Amino acid sequence: MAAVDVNAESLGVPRKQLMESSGNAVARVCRDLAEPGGSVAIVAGRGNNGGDALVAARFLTEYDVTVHLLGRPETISTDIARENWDALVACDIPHRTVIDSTAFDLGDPDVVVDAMLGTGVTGALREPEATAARAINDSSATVLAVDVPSGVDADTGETAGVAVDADHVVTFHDDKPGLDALDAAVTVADIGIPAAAESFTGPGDLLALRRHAQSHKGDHGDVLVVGGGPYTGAPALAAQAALRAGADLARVACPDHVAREVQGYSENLIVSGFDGDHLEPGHVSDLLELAAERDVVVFGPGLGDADDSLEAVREFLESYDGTAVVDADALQVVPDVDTEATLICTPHQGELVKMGGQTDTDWETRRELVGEFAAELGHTLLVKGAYDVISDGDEVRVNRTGNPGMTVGGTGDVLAGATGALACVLPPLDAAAVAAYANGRAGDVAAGEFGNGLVATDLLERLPAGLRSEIDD
Ligand SMILES: NC(=O)C1=CN([C@@H]2O[C@H](COP(=O)(O)OP(=O)(O)OC[C@H]3O[C@@H](n4cnc5c(N)ncnc54)[C@H](O)[C@@H]3O)[C@@H](O)[C@H]2O)[C@H](O)CC1
Ligand SMILES: [K+]
Repeated sequence: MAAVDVNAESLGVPRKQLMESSGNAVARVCRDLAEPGGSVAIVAGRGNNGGDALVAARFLTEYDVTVHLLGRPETISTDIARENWDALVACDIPHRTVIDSTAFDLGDPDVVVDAMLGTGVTGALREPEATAARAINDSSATVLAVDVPSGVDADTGETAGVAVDADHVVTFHDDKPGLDALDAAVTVADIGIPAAAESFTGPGDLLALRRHAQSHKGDHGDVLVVGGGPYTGAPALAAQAALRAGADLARVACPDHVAREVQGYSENLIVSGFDGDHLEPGHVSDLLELAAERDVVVFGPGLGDADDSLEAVREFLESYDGTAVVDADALQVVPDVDTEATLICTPHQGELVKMGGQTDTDWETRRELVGEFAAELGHTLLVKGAYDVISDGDEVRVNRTGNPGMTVGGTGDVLAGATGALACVLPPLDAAAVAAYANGRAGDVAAGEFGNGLVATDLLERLPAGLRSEIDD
């Protein structure tokens, strides 16, 4: 939800507007539960769940409303909830602050609105929420929970300790799996989150990176790029892109005669040469050993399409069960290779058709076609285009960043390398969606400076900025 909220904000639908819609939805459901003039006790927490109910208090003018804020106003944890508290006080809506659980007195209301905690709950309810939850459960009031009954995990339905036993729940935007097992009546309220906030990539998708960075310090991935042969720049671009997208290490396995050239592109790369002038089946066992200690393999940049090179890719994938990004000529091997590997394929539309997929000029049709083909392949697809279409066969995402200047050679190698780095820390679909988003943003910045004269290396040093989200979650 945090990612969707941030995407909605970047599309011009700010969180405070979503909160206003949530509060309005709470008021609408509350009106079904009490006669006008009835008494409504709103028990509000210090987060946005509480914020929703502080908005609802402004709507319920035909009721005898009292708001109980659990904690001092200065401990309200978000600005939009605090602003709604300040508005409620300025409007002289009856309210009190519960400093500790002994001061909690619910009264004898017809309806209690449980807005202590929603999707932000962590662990068992602390005080005064726990005492308040027991008082709510002991009351004879009809209980309406906001988004999720406080203490219930929205995803699993589990409760770590005491939880509010709600008669009704009004949840926002989409049903929450954790609500299915409850015997409460659930209303799913549309709060005006645009479908675009979920279907298009946006800054919200970058939050997953931040969450990962905190969890695994220093473990940001070791990427092996297997490529080179007819072309030497491609593997170097992909490997440098992996570093720029946050990988700790980037290695290139390429034919001996290009190893020096590839190393020449950047001393940041670790280059392992193999004999001959292109990849052959005889190299596969060494490659499997090299790949075994890596997090992700990026296959294809500059590999060329010699039959024995493609045979080598096929044999590698038949034995490899890790994660691999497959790009360029190696893509044609994927449709009929039997592999345990988790693949992220990054075709442009011509390569997609060569793989047996279909494309269309209309991006919404492409969404369907790519989703179906990804499901058929059993792998994640990132189909490049004016709108990139990304799918793992279940979900489909669309990326709108990027520009025509990026048709210059090499940008696909940069994207493949960035995807490889992100696949070290994110699930395949997210890795591909974030890579497409960041690569396109880097290309947009480069186009701002070089127009259609931008070249692939311009993307490299602009990738880190493409991965930074200005909007906080
Ligand atoms: N897109 C949407 O669906 C929108 C949902 N809205 C509402 O926002 C809440 C989530 O708000 P958030 O601030 O992230 O978290 P909570 O308010 O649920 O709780 C955080 C709050 O609670 C304290 N806390 C956490 N765990 C405990 C505990 N075990 N005991 C006591 N206190 C706890 C924590 O310190 C914070 O102060 C969502 O549910 C919706 O209701 C948005 O309003 C609009 C968009
Ligand atoms: K709640």
